[in-house]
Order: sequence, then C-alpha cells, then structure tokens
Amino acid sequence: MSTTLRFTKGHGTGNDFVLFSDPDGVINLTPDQIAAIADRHFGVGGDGVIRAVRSRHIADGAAALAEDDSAEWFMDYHNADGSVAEMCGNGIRVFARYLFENGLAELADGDTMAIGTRGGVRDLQRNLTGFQVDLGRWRLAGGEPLVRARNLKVGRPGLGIDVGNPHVVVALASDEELDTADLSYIPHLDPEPADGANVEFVVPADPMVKNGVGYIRMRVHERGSGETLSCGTGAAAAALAVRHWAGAGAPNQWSVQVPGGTVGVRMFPTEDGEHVSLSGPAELVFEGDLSV
Ligand SMILES: N[C@@H](CCC[C@H](N)C(=O)O)C(=O)O
Repeated sequence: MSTTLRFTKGHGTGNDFVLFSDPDGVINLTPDQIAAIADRHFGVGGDGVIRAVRSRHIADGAAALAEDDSAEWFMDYHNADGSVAEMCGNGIRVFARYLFENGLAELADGDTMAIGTRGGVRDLQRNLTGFQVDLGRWRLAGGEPLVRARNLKVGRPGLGIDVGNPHVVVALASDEELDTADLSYIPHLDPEPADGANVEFVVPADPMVKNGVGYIRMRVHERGSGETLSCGTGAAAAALAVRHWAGAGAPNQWSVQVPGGTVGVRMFPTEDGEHVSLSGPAELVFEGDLSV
C-alpha cells in the first residue's frame, strides 16, 4: 500500500535536497525508495534526501542526545543512491531553515540550535547570508591517497580530511584543469578508503590571500551522489587542505567558490581543539506530495 509524503525541495548553493518530516520516526524508506525520490528523471530529483525525525525516535539519535540533550531534531541524511551519510554541511543549513519555516523549531537571531547527525551534534546560528554551522573538530585522516580522475593525465596526491564525513582533497594546476576535469566518473583513489570518500578538486585564486581571507575554487565528486554544484563539508575540507599546504601564516578565514555559488569557512580554537565552521545560504524552493 502506498502512502503520500509531503515534501519540500531545498538547496544550499545548488546542492539540492528533498526534505520531509517524520517527527515520530514511523516512515522507514528503503534505499531503493530514497534513490527513486532523488532520481532526476523519474522522481523529485536531488543530491540527497533528508528526513527530519526527533532524535528520541531514531536509533542513531541516542548518541546525539547523550552528547547534547537539547538536540531535539536529527538530520537523517541519505545520498542520492540511497546510502547513509554522517553529515552534510549544505544539507544541515537547509534542514535548519526547513524546521524553522515549518514551525518545528525556533531560532532567534543570536540563538544556537543543536541538531543531531550521525557525525555528532552540530550547532547552528542564523547569519546575514543564511546559516552558520560549527562542523566541530576536524582531523587529518585517510592519509594521502593517489587520485585519478578520468581525464587527468597523471595521478595526483590527495589529502584525507575528516569533518564528520570523509574527504580527499586534490590540488589542480590551473583554472583550466579544474574547468575541464571530467567528474562524471567516480575518481579512483589508491589506496581506496574503506568507506569511500568525497573528492574535492581545488585551485587557489591569484592572489590566494586578500585582506586576510583565502580564496579558492572547488569542484567535487560526492560519495553516493556524483558531481554536485556544491558540498559544504567538502568546502571546509578543501580550505583546511589548502591552509595545510600553505603552511604557517595561512589565513583561518576562507571563501570557497563552487559551481553553485560561494560559501564561507572559518577555523577557530576551542577548548577541545580547533573547530571549523561553514556559512552560506539555505533556500526552500517548492513543496509537493509524492506517493511512496
Ligand atoms: N553535500 C554534502 C555532503 C553529503 C554527504 C556526502 N555525499 C557523503 O557521503 O559523505 C555537504 O554539503 O556537506
């Protein structure tokens, strides 16, 4: 028997999502159903599908509530192929706007909202461009795999970075190389990380640093979704990698230009080590009903 699902389509710099709410955790879609919703020809279409569920009604929410008992809502994130992901930096801003616009949560200017994810609890605030999310403590992880994309003539060394989900960042030599890279195939990583990775290709602007802010361009091939117009956690990983390569004196504030727009990344010290935050727009574009 099919049921009707009310959904909202949203995006953050063109990274687009199908969102629906299931406060009591009673709608358990299969990976095939999620992939069908995300299908751009036969479904609504999106880079990911996001279920808004109360943390106390989803198994993974227990860890979120143990970390922060104010994390009432959990972002149950799935990639377009139906696979589960730990975190989504653009998705969580759109998720916050969705909760807010639908009266499911309140967020006054200056307030912080805690949201549960499989990558840990994330704190969000509203700002002038949309929302800012503290992605938490980042770490180098996954080593330096050799990355081969379809039309790059030689493999390039990547840098593994974990910001709640796994990334490998690769520097390309020029804007032309970035613009012409064929990301329609999954980049080959050697060694291949056990859980796969999102792969970011970056080029610094010339000059890279202006008025204490670093500027880079990025394209991404997302695990489970293919090439997307933006990836928030990927932008954070890309800025962290470029700062790492640039060495001492590199800025802690970055502007990352992606095919779908621009997001901001900031690194800042906290009591439990350095955190990285992401800011950018979060738009809701239409609603509809679909049968699942
Ligand atoms: N687009 C997201 C990341 C979504 C999850 C990713 N594909 C993964 O599998 O880790 C973002 O904005 O961060």
